[in-house]
Amino acid sequence: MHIFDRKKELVSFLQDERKKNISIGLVPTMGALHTGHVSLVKKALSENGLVVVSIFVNPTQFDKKDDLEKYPRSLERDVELLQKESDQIIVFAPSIDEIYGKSVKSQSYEFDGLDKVMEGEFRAGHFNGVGTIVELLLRTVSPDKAYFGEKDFQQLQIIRKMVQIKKLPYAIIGCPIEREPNGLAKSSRNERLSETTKEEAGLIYETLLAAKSKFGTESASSIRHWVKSEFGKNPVFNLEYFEIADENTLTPMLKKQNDQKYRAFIAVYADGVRLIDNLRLN
Ligand SMILES: Nc1ncnc2c1ncn2[C@@H]1O[C@H](COP(=O)(O)OP(=O)(O)OP(=O)(O)O)[C@@H](O)[C@H]1O
Ligand SMILES: CC(C)(CO)[C@@H](O)C(=O)[O-]
Ligand code: BAL
Repeated sequence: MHIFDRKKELVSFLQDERKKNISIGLVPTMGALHTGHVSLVKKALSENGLVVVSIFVNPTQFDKKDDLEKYPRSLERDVELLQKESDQIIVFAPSIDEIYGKSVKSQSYEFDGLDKVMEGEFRAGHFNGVGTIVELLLRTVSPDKAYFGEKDFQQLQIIRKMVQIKKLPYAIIGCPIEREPNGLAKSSRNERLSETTKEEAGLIYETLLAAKSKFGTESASSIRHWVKSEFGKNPVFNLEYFEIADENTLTPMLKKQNDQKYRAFIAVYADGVRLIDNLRLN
C-alpha cells in the first residue's frame, strides 16, 4: 500500500494514475478507523478505481484542547485495516507542519448561516477549521468524488455549501450512519467510553426514534421539551442540544411545512466524551 505524508509526492503519484483514466475517490478522516469509516471506503471503492483515505487529526477544528489531546490516534492499526480492505487504497497521513507550516490557523468561510447553529453554536470556529482542511484536501487530491458520513450531517451540508460557493468541481457524496447493535452511532470517540456507558448510550438513538414517532402528532417545541426533561432526569448523560431542523437550511423548525424534510439532531456528553447523532423525521 502507498502511504504518503507529503502533498507534493501524493500529487505527483495521482497525476500518473490519472493518465490511466482512473477515477479517484477521497475519504477524509481523522483516523482511529471503525466500520463507519470502512463503509465510506467501501462505497468509494465501488465507484472509483483508486481511493485516497486521508488520516489527519486537524487541530484547527478543535475548540477544546483536552478533546484534541485525547482524540484517539492509531495510524499503524488504521493502515492494517485499510490494507485488508483493498490494494486500491492510498493513505495520506501528513504532519501538522506539512498542512499548516508555521501558521496553524483556519481560513474564514461564509456558509450562509449553516455554521451558526448546533455544532457551530457549541464549537466556536469548528466549521472554519473543517472548511480549511477539507478545501485543502480536495484541492490536493482533486478527486472525482469525496465521501462524508451523515453522522456529521451538519458538516456534510457545510461541505456541500463550500464546494458550491467556491465552485469546486468535486461531487460530494453523503453516506448513511453505521451503528452499534444498541443503536449508538459508531464514532472514534466511543473508544473513550466505558463499556457500561457505551451500552447505556443506546439511549441517544432511542431518543431520536421516539422523536420520529412523536413527529407525526406533536409539535417540534413539545418534542424538544420532552427530550430535555428526559435527559434532565438522567445522571449519566449531559444534553448539550436537541434540535429539530430543516435538513437543507438547518434552521430550527417552527411550523411544519409539508414540502420540507426535517431531521432531529442531538449532542450529549457521557464520561466527559461528546457524542452526536441525527435522524431524518419525515
Ligand atoms: N458511524 C458512522 N457512519 C458513517 N460515517 C461515519 C460514521 N462515523 C464517522 N463517519 C464519517 O467518517 C468521516 C471521518 O470521521 P471522523 O474521522 O471524525 O470519525 P468519527 O468517528 O466521526 O470521529 P468522531 O466522531 O470521534 O470525530 C466523516 O465523514 C464522518 O461523518
Ligand atoms: C472531514 C474531517 C476529516 C475534516 O478533518 C473531519 O471533520 C471528520 O472526520 O469528520
Ligand atoms: N467527525 C467530526 C469531527 C470532529 O468532531 O471534529
